[in-house]
Amino acid sequence: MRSASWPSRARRCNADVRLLDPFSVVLMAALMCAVMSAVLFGARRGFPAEVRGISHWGAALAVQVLSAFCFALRGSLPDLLVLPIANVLFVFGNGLCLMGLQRFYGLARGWLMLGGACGFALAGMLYFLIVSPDYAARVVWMALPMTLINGTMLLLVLRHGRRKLATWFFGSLISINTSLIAIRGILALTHGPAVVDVTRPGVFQGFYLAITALQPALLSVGFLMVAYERMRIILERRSASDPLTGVFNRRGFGEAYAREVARMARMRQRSRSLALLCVDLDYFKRINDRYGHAEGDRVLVSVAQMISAALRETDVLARFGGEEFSVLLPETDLKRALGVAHRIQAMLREACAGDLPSCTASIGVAVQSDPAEGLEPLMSRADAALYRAKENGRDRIEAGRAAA
Ligand SMILES: Nc1nc2c(ncn2[C@@H]2O[C@H](COP(=O)(O)OP(=O)(O)OP(=O)(O)O)[C@@H](O)[C@H]2O)c(=O)[nH]1
Repeated sequence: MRSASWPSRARRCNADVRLLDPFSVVLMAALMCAVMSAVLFGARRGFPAEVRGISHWGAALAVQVLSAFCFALRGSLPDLLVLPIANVLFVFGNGLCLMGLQRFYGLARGWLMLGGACGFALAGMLYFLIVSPDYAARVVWMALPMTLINGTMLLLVLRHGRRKLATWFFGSLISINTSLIAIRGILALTHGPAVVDVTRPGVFQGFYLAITALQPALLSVGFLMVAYERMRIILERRSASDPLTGVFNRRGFGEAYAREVARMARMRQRSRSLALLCVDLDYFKRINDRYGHAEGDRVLVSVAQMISAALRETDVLARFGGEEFSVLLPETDLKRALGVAHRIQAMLREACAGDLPSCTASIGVAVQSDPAEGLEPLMSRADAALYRAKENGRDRIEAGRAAA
């Protein structure tokens, strides 16, 4: 007797194998979505306001739970009622994930796209249930908006995500999801319902069910990882910056100085030097006394912006508190540092001719060419020069003595 050919054996095996029971899988997926939705809503409060979109993901999962329950009602209620609602909710849930991602990356939310996708899904469902009942056509139809939504999410992550492990993980999950939806649509188109109907046994059906059940929870974990990465960066930046002006604080300045000195040490043979400017506003107390503390704050913010505008991208500006600013100028000798100091004074004069209360600045300059000197001695020399500028009448620039 001839044994059956491999394709026919595989086909029979595929037809016989039921890897998973669809009802249990849908129920498990619903439970996982419900838990993840609660986790996301709970975690949202712990994130800074700048990390947006988390509640959209929480809501998206809640909608997926509803969708799963509708699917589970198949058999108890007519398909004509259950399937359109379940499928539209499924598309809506995925669309909310996309909107969450758009918010996360600071983009406009695509309400129109979401409405269009839901309307498209509803129209197709009704048509292929009532006018021309066709399971495979429904699968193909649904694959279109779902591929569009998930494909758009993938594009957003690739375009806006930082190249970090969390982004790769999240992006990979979205691409698996997108590919699976698209493959199912293509299989429905080319092979008909036998291969894609999840109520029938089969290897692809089981595989599809398993991944589809896990995906919402996995995607939410991926999104949370990306959100935690964003929060880490925000907190790191906050801990290194002055809350009033947004420029570096002492900690951020110290770290930038350490990086620059390490770089200088590596390039020792090229005899590099760096310069430090201590910029102190003159008689600032009078501005506070005359115009009030809020106006004093506005002056400090404007001066920080003005000094930033006078600097190169590689220069570092900091405020340690009070009305004094520190400026680190990498690869700068005394002559060029004095030039920058004069530019800052000129820009301040210009700003005061505009809408800022009249104020001037005294500046102390110190240059470091020995990487071993350290920040404290350098700051003492710049401070001593600043003190001389104040002593000699203010609105002046003084250079510090060279390091011993
Ligand atoms: N508005 C505002 N004022 C501040 C801030 N930090 C410090 N000050 C004020 O800055 C003023 C500094 O006064 P002084 O140390 O006497 O210095 P000054 O009036 O600028 O005089 P000289 O530096 O000697 O020219 C004080 O009135 C502080 O209250 C701040 O964050 N905002």
